Formats: sequence, structure tokens, C-alpha cells
Amino acid sequence: MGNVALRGINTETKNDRVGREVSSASGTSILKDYVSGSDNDSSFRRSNESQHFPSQSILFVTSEVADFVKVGGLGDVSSALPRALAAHHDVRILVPAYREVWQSGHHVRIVGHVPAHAELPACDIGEIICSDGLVFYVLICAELYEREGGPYGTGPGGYGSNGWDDNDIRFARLSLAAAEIASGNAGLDWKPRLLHLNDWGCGLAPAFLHWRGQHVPSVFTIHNLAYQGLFDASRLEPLGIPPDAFHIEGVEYYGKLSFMKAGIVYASHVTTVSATYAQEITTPEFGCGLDGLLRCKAEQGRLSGIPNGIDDSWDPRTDAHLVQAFSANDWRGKRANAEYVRHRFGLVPSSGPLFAMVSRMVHQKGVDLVIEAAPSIVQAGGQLVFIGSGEPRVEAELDRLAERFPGAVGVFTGYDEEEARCIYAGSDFLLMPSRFEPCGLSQMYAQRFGSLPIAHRTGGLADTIEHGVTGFLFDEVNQGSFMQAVQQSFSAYHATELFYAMRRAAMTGRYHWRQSIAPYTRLYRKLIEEAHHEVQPAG
Ligand SMILES: Nc1ncnc2c1ncn2[C@@H]1O[C@H](COP(=O)(O)OP(=O)(O)O[C@H]2O[C@H](CO)[C@@H](O)[C@H](O)[C@H]2O)[C@@H](O)[C@H]1O
Repeated sequence: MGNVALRGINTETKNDRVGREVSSASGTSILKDYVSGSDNDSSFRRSNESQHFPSQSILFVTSEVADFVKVGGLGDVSSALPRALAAHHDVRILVPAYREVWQSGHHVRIVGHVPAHAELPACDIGEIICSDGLVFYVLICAELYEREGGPYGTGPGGYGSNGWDDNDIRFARLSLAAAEIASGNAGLDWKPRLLHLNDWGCGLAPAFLHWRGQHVPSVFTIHNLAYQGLFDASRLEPLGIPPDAFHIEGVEYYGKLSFMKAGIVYASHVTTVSATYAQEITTPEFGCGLDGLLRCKAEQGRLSGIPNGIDDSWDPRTDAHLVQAFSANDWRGKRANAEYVRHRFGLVPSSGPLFAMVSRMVHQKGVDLVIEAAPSIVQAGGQLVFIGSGEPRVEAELDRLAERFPGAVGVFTGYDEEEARCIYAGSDFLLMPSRFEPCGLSQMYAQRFGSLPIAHRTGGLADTIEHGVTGFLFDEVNQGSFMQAVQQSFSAYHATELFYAMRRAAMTGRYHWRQSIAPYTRLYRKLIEEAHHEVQPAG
């Protein structure tokens, strides 16, 4: 575990919600299908759409990618989605050349260059070709990207803009490089027909295109609206942003400059990572002050939800990180992983249920609810393991919990994917009482590994967990509602046949990335055709 201390039945199919466009008229949300039918992958193949829509060149721009550096779910998505799309399109990734890129041992060939702009320095562009053929463009600038620490700052976790002091320069540079590549001004012998941008770190890309009069279509995907990339208005000039863009219909957000808002305003289309979250963000409760703008996008048919998936490496039958591989019904194999986890976290042997939390330990994830519930869970014969890092106050509370319940609660503060995989494999239940959850990957990994999620009915959790079938959902973010779901999980655990049936159902869930190809392809096609006919979206 590195150098960090270890202490211590609703049967409605969820796939029919894939790829829906949210439109909102007279305050009523309406869902309009992008994809008809429940089996989107096969409907895509049946209609032979890929033959009618020729392979397109797409630049996928991201601030993190699991191949090199991952803080959270965006890193997973950035590694897996382009690979899934690559079967149909020429998808290439643009990411800053962080220290980890150079440490990865890949050969980097210099293939392009972008000039300085205001205080954004000139950069070279390197090319890395992975063993599976995926092409990365890496934005090379030692002073901006080669640092000891994470992609956003020195502290653990989070996509916040409150990390490195020069995050505005770092991510404006990334955004403008993307815009230059899209406009054919970066010296590459390749040019995308569409930009696929992800979260605030590349939010200025469509804005720069707009300000320069370049008509390249773009998709802006919101992975988490709560992290917006907010900076002081005085930063417009150093970033080379035209002053007249600082208004309510531009990049201004309550007197600040917002990278997230720029992405939403200027991209041709906005997506987010589940159908339910796409609706939620049009409401004041989840809209983080941008709900009015997002409702507008929805009314224009320019907001949709396309769910994330998980890749084939998340398979308990083949995962080499587990102490023992297992499949549905091989509960002895699963038990071997549970024994490993108990041993690793200093828990005593037990026949009671093992609850786990694998998460960035931040307010969003509802860890405070779990901490409050822990004494009752332990008293009822359960054990808990936590792996994650985040807000120091939360980490300290978890430490105290482990000290209070030795042998029943174990905490690992830090990030370790191998251990996380073992925990998904070894635990009986995954606790995910997130206040909001755009999609969530952990609950899909957990289900695949036979750990039943106990989660708040929100965002992607509502779309990917079937209450009483593959996990447990509760409706309100309060202790009473959460504990009711925990009690249901205890009851299920002690009704062995039901419990095993739920495990089997969870393990056979279909959450593959293939389900996302059709909706993304339809969207790319629509936007590229629109741009071709010079029908430019409002911006
Ligand atoms: N300590 C630890 N050690 C090892 N692995 C750890 C870990 N802590 C977390 N992880 C891993 O980090 C990832 C977390 O991804 P999630 O999608 O669940 O949440 P996140 O909030 O980061 O992502 C945001 O972006 C994604 C992508 O769109 C959305 O699904 C999500 O709702 C949104 O909040 C999982 O792969 C999990 O296993």
C-alpha cells in the first residue's frame, strides 16, 4: 500500500435510459430518445450505422487519463471511452505532458508546436503511440506541467481550481492548444473534425474557437459540475480572453471567470454522464448556479446524458490483482478475497457482512453519513473498510473511527488501485451515499465484483442500481433514510439465498462502454453535419 499508513425489487431495466436528450419546456423536463430500444449496442450494429457514418477524426481532450495520472473517475473515462470509440473512429487524446507521462517510459516524438498567446507560453506537442495503437498528443511545457504533485495541486483528490496557483494558465494553455489543433494551426499532419472536451480543465477550448471565428464543432462533457474552474476577473488579460466576453452570456459567473461556464456556453453540445444527472443539473438544487443556462441548453436540444461504462479489465474471473479469481456462484473464491481484505486492514475474522467505501473522501460522497452510521453497523455485527483520501478533516475522523473500533473498522488513507480492486472483490456491500453523483463508476465496479452498492437514489446511481435486485437505494440524504437501506442490506445478508441471487444479478449487469458508442456516434454525426452545412449553434 505504498508509503501511507494503514490503520487500524424494482426490475425496470436501466439501459433504456441511455443517451437521452433532455429538453425542458415550461419547466417540465421531457426525455427524448437518441437511442431507441434497450439494447443500444446491438441496435447500433443492427442498423449498421457505422457503415453509413464514416469514421471520424475526434480529438478527446482531458486533464487526466489513467494511463498516466488519475485523480478520480475522469481518469478512468479518459482511458476507456476513447479506446471503445476507436473501433469506429480515429480518436486521439490530448493531455498535458505531466511528470508521469515522462516517467511512463513511452517514446515521445515531437510532432507539433503551438505559439505563445498573452501569458500562455509556447509549447511543443509530443506524440505517444500506445501498444494498442491509441495515439496520445502530449502538451509539453516543463514549467507548467512537470511537477511533484497531482494534476490539479499538491493536495489529494478533487478537480478543484484551488490547487496550483497558476491553474488558470495551465488549463487555458491546454484549452488553447486543443483549439489550435482543431484549427490546423499546431503543425500536426492530422486534424480533428470535432473536439470532445471534458470538464472545466478544457472549458476554454470552444470559447477560443468562437473568439477566433473557427467553426469546429465540439462536445463538452460535464463529469462533475461542482468543480467549475473559477478565477478572478483580473485574469482575463493574462489568459488572452477578449474583455467583451466577460458578461452574463459569456464567461462571467457571479463576477468571476468560469472555465466550466465557457465550455457550456460555447460548445456545440453539452453532455453529462447519466440521463438522471442531465435532468438534475437543470434544477437549482443540482445546477450549481448554472441551472438557468443548462435549462436553456436543454430547451435548444443541446444537453444530453450519455452514461459511462466500465472496461473489460474489471472482471473478477480474470483480474490478476485479486488473491483469487472468482465468478458468480464461486463464493469460496470471493471469500478468499474477503479474508485478504480483513487481514490487510487488521480486522478480526468474522461471519458478518463486510462494508466498504472506496472513494475520494469529500463532502459529495456522503462519508459523514457513513461515519455516523459506523457504530450501529459494528454493533449489528458488521465491519467496515475505507480506502481514499480527500478533505483532511474527514481523514482525521476516519482515523478516530478506526481507533475507536479496532478489529472492526480499517482505514487506508491514500490511493491504491490494486487494493481498491481487492476491496471490491472482498466486500459484501459498497457504501456510496453520495449527495450527488453524475454517473459513478465505483458502484458499477462493485456490482461486477459481487459487492452490492448501498447508494443514494441520485444521478447515475439511480440509473445503474436496481433497488432490491442489484443493490439498495435510499431517497433522502439523511441518517434515517440511509440506515433504512443499511438495515435492508443486513436482512438480505442473513437471507442467504436472496443475498446470493442479488449478487448474481449484480455481477451480470451490463455496463460496458459499448453501450455509449451509439449515442456518442449519433451526436458526433449530428454536430459534424451541422457544421458542414454551416448551421452554427448559438454561443
Ligand atoms: N483511494 C482510492 N484508491 C484507488 N482507487 C480509488 C480510490 N478512491 C477512488 N478510487 C477510484 O476512483 C474512481 C472514482 O470514480 P467515480 O466515478 O466513482 O467518482 P469521481 O467522483 O472521482 O468521478 C467523477 O467523474 C466520473 C466520470 O465521469 C463520474 O462517474 C462521477 O460521478 C464524478 O463524480 C473509481 O475508479 C474508484 O475505484
